[in-house]
Amino acid sequence: MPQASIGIIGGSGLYKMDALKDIEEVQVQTPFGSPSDALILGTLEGTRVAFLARHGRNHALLPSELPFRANIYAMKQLGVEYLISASAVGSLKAEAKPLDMVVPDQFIDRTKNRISTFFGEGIVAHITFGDPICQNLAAVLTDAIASLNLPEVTLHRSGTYVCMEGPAFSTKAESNLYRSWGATVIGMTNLPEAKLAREAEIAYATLALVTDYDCWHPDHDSVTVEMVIGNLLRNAVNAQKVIQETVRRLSENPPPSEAHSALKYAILTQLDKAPAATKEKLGLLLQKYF
Ligand SMILES: CSC[C@H]1O[C@H](OP(=O)(O)O)[C@H](O)[C@@H]1O
Ligand SMILES: Nc1ncnc2[nH]cnc12
Repeated sequence: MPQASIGIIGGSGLYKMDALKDIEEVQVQTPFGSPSDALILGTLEGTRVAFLARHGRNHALLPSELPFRANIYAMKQLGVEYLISASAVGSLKAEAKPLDMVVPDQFIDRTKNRISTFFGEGIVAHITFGDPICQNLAAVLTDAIASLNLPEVTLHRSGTYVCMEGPAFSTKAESNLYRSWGATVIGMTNLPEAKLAREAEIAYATLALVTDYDCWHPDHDSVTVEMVIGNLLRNAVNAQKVIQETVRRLSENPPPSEAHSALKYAILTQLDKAPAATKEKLGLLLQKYF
């Protein structure tokens, strides 16, 4: 299996990374099925990275259909230690305008139908998740964004991302409820990924690209896919610059991450007495604790 220490998951509008060199397309199989698409390994800033189009390169998977476990497990199989997610989001605050970038530090879970753990079937673990984003990785990401001085883009260094089920966008009552909770942005994908990445001991951070004001803003039309894609395509060039600069900084100075030892005190089951089949299935996550 080829290896890459940095993973990138591209969301709506970001289906490839133009700057990747020496590309290798890898069909990864995992104990949790196939990922959303082939993983694209390539060299960026002298480092091997693994890129995955979250909804597939043809955007054929709904948020509720995403094979989150296979996607994260595939990254683990490739040796990924830092995972950057680029995602389209709606803004729940006037000051976060379309084309802005938010690096969230918190999530609120409004999903209904997602499998967000690798555990079960005889092995129980409870990860610590008070700080769901790796703050050291987020700091590298925010510093990279700030260093680029991108025109028209305001950086928001923190914020709360509401993860809803979808696929329909929110009602105005829901949108205003999330605003009353103080949330900053809304999307449909990043929370299950963040949970699974933590269980897989991969540092995870989100580059949230604002595409719309959802439906709460009296002076803006309610969100449409046309609006989202239009703005995200405008953002895609900037997002790729940010990812490239982040990869450069990470390769030069990979930060420590608490995520890298997230399972140390999380596993309650005595592994020597756990079912062999589950131990084998989770082998890659558990091997250092056997
Ligand atoms: C195309 S609008 C809704 C869609 O966009 C976001 O996707 P991603 O997080 O993968 O960039 C949002 O979560 C929805 O899946
Ligand atoms: N307004 C919105 N709600 C949920 N997901 C989104 N992705 C982009 N804009 C969104």
